[in-house]
Amino acid sequence: MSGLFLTLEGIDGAGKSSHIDALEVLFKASGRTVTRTREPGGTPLAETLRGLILSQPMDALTESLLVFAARRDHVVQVIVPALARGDVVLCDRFTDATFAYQGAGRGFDAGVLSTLERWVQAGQGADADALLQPHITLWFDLNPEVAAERLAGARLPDRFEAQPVEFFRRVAAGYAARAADPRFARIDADLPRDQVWHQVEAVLRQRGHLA
Ligand SMILES: Nc1ncnc2c1ncn2[C@@H]1O[C@H](COP(=O)(O)OP(=O)(O)O)[C@@H](O)[C@H]1O
Ligand SMILES: Cc1cn([C@H]2C[C@H](O)[C@@H](COP(=O)(O)OP(=O)(O)O)O2)c(=O)[nH]c1=O
Repeated sequence: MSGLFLTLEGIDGAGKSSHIDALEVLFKASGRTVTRTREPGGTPLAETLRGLILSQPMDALTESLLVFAARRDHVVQVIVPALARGDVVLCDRFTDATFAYQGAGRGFDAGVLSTLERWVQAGQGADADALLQPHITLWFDLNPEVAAERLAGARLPDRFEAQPVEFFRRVAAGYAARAADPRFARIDADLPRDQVWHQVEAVLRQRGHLA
């Protein structure tokens, strides 16, 4: 069985994390082995970098280099081996977040991000031209004002969550610009949890990712 690389994306507070447990249960019930992971993070080195990225002030190039450094370790150590075993890889954020947060949010050069993406996600040997990309990206689309209301009081904000709503408007626009890619599945996240989940399950069945 071939591996499935599924990512979850959206602005902070859109409701991604609320559905990861249920996704794991769903895929396991269909007989799949699940590797559940996140970015930045997913390996000891990448989790160390995550702690720095989420807490230390830095310029946008430093931030971009650190998220891609963390990603490289994660891709090599976890994602590629898991896909080779045939696992379902459930990954909370991947490179779309870099284009949305560092690119659209922070205004960093998308051309440089694309170059880093090619270095970090390039295949090996004969597959060198094939970039590792998710098979499906569940994009939780939510108005930034609603997301901010949901987050208020829910948890202590990290360096990104502490940004003003204008930052998240730019990040949301960055996601919307990438959503033309057919691997994106838009989930209307401005609905009660059970209806959000219903959309997630429906899109996985429609696209043939669930038996
Ligand atoms: N559909 C929903 N309606 C209302 N509140 C929600 C919904 N989904 C999640 N929440 C709440 O919103 C907050 C952010 O959700 P979370 O899943 O942590 O978002 P993310 O992982 O995208 O940052 C949490 O307090 C969560 O309980
Ligand atoms: C993967 C990635 C995340 N981020 C940011 C988005 C989030 O604000 C933060 C951590 O993501 P996330 O794991 O969604 O945070 P939480 O566990 O608090 O819900 O990192 C980037 O800025 N660039 C990236 O490439």
